[in-house]
Amino acid sequence: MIVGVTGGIASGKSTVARAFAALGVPWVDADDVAREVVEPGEPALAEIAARFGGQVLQADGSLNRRALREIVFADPNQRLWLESVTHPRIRQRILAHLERLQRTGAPYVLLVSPLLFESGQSEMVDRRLVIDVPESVQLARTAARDDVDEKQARAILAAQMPRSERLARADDVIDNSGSEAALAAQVAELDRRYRELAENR
Ligand SMILES: CC(C)(COP(=O)(O)OP(=O)(O)OC[C@H]1O[C@@H](n2cnc3c(N)ncnc32)[C@H](O)[C@@H]1O)[C@@H](O)C(=O)NCCC(=O)NCCS
Ligand SMILES: Nc1ncnc2c1ncn2[C@@H]1O[C@H](COP(=O)(O)OP(=O)(O)OP(=O)(O)O)[C@@H](O)[C@H]1O
Repeated sequence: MIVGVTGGIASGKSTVARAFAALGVPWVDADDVAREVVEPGEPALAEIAARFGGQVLQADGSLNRRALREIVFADPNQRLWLESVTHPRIRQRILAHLERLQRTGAPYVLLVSPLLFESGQSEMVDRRLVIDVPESVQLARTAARDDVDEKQARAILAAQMPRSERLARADDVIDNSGSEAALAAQVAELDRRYRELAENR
């Protein structure tokens, strides 16, 4: 059984994944896979460099993520182009990672992705778990963590599915507006349910 875990920027997906991992559940993180497909030597990086030039590369030839972030979240057309180059490759690698994890004998596995619904990855999973927080909490946690200013954080939020739509597509919801302890308790409860569901499949 594959559980898709999603939520907008800084909703708490990685924190949730770590809590499941502590209970023995392995996961694939789409943001990590997205990094793999633009490593030096990868065809996607060559396509990005051909379109945007040296401004999106560091001196060592690796991707300047901050520069590319500033371009794509200021212009939806550039973002759609970047997604057309990266998403098919991300999808292929996610499938390979999931197959590998499913062979480990874990009771179920997680696909953690900010764009589970937006990029069609939800078809790869059996259940959809949404990590839910109000936008104000997302903005505050993004500001506390990243080198992203508020204008850019709002642009990233605007590129993602609205909260209400995400909630409408959820099979399960974790409310992460409280403490990390409250989050861990919700994860433990869901883990019991998922083990039962996986056993009865
Ligand atoms: C634009 C890039 C270079 C910025 O890199 P950076 O290191 O600053 O951010 P990082 O990759 O860690 O992403 C941080 C968060 O931004 C949001 N985000 C990233 N890409 C997108 C997107 N295409 N649409 C909406 N939100 C996005 C997500 O919430 C993500 O968790 C990078 O996000 C990227 O290559 N994006 C395109 C690939 C993609 O869609 N990745 C999302 C997972 S499939
Ligand atoms: N319940 C909580 N209380 C306080 N801080 C939290 C809580 N949950 C997560 N955080 C913090 O909020 C930030 C975002 O959490 P996390 O990295 O897990 O989110 P994410 O959804 O994986 O983010 P992204 O996809 O944008 O990388 C982190 O700094 C994390 O420590």
